[in-house]
Amino acid sequence: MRIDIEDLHVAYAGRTVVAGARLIAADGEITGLVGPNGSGKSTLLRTVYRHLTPHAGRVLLSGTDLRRLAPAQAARHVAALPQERGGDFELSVHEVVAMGRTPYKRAFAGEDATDREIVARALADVGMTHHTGRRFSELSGGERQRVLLARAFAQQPDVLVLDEPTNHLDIRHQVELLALLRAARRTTLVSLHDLNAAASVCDRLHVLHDGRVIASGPPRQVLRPDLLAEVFGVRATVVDHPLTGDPLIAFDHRRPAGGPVPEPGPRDHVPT
Ligand SMILES: Nc1ncnc2c1ncn2[C@@H]1O[C@H](COP(=O)(O)OP(=O)(O)OP(=O)(O)O)[C@@H](O)[C@H]1O
Repeated sequence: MRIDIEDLHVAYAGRTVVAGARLIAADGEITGLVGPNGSGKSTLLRTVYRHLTPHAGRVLLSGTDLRRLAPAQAARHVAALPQERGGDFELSVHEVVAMGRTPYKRAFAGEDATDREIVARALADVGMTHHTGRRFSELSGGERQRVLLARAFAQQPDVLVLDEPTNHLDIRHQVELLALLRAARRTTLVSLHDLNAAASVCDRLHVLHDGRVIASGPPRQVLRPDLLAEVFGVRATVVDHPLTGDPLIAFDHRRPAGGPVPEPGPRDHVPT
């Protein structure tokens, strides 16, 4: 299934923060959203998982306006890892992941063997099997995140919407999560701050700037030094990753684009 975002406008208290965004998340592809803080990534994703209603425009799921679907029906198609991951649920890890099965259950129906198997597999996928009986509220930020991702997997959606899924994760778990997304080949719409991770995992990228999609395409085409300077305000060069061949953005962490040239310091290495 695919997602078409058509001329989307979203405002908070009269202030427009997404202004005419258009993009496609193609069937089975990983579509990335990148952009500076406040550019509207989370807001756009919230309209896709129906937490927000757009002021204009539509989100289509394989041609059907998502707002026409009943909540349970929509939840069988679209699962989200939202940015708000507080939810101090007084529930066990198993119970939180089992919430992902709710759209498939009749009211008050209990968990059956299939549900248990799906929940167990989702927990195994995120490496949290050994935390099954723990209270969700006692987990670390990264552990909570992996449990909420397992809840989204347990929903067995056609489309995954993930807002900064690698936030809080150590590098090993970041790499594992991105590998999991790649292996799933599900329609995935994901926002990422780590542009190198985005370049490696996404089939297509959309760059949001001040609520507008200002560039779209394969990562190598989009993540160019001039765009990185203009949109993110950083100096960078793009090379081939020596291990994978993916685009690798080497940032200048010493000064922003257009910033003053720093004085050489004692730690500066002078090649001989
Ligand atoms: N609930 C809200 N009420 C009012 N303004 C909001 C609300 N949520 C977000 N905004 C504003 O909307 C704009 C876009 O925010 P959004 O969270 O969508 O950006 P983002 O690209 O996801 O940012 P970040 O990279 O910092 O997570 C920002 O200016 C933000 O301050």
